[in-house]
Amino acid sequence: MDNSLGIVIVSAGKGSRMGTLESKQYLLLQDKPILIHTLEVFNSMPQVKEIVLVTGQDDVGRVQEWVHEYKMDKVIQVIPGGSERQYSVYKGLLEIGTEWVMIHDGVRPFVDQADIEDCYQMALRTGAAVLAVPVKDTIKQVDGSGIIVDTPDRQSLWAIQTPQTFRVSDLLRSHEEAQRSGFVGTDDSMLVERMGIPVAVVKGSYTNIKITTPDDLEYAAFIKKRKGEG
Ligand SMILES: Nc1ccn([C@@H]2O[C@H](COP(=O)(O)OP(=O)(O)OP(=O)(O)O)[C@@H](O)[C@H]2O)c(=O)n1
Ligand SMILES: C[C@](O)(CO)[C@H](O)COP(=O)(O)O
Repeated sequence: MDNSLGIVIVSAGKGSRMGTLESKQYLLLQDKPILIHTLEVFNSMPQVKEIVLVTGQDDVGRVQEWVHEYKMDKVIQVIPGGSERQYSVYKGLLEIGTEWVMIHDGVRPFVDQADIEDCYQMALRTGAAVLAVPVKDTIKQVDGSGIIVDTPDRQSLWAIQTPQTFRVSDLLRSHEEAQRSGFVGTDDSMLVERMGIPVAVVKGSYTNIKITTPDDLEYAAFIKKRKGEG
């Protein structure tokens, strides 16, 4: 059985919600770019065979330099991404040579190695798995005029994170079908779900935040300090 694992880290976004001149994935957290913190988590895991890094068109050169400087020896390719996250993932996926793949956001640097391992093992058992946390708030569905139309049962609601783990063949098929039908989703699981492939949820950690807005930077510094790395 081939359980080899490759990682695609997508880091080609513009960070419009962060609003900084420098793209958020390259902002320094303590002493290193956020993207390097994320890379270090995966690069040091023995289960990981190779990493493909997808960056902005103009950032390939400097990211390649960081990969050497920080000795991220599992990175096999640094390639430019696409205009949507989904297209960036697909470009990365085409470079992966393993049987299994995890897709991870470059701006989720606090993912735990134990949670990554749980997600991987669940995917090996069931075929596909994503990290997630139960939502803590009551979630309302609101219509275009600002009126609440539904309150889904919170017991069934999870906030979905990355990594998301799939067989490479399943994820490729799912992306290609999405492209054919013009479907663009906000995560990879959506594409796999619409192919009728069951995706299991694995409980992760609330600290696996996606750094998105300026207040996340303050929280990120706090998490780093609490981990004893600040
Ligand atoms: N065309 C894109 C868009 C996003 N991403 C990556 O997907 C992850 C999650 O995206 P998000 O947090 O939404 O990042 P941005 O698209 O950069 O942010 P925004 O939506 O605020 O512009 C990030 O690591 C981002 O770099 C990507 O690789 N290619
Ligand atoms: C994939 C993801 O991180 C899961 O939460 C998220 O959907 C990315 O979405 P965004 O709209 O690009 O922030």
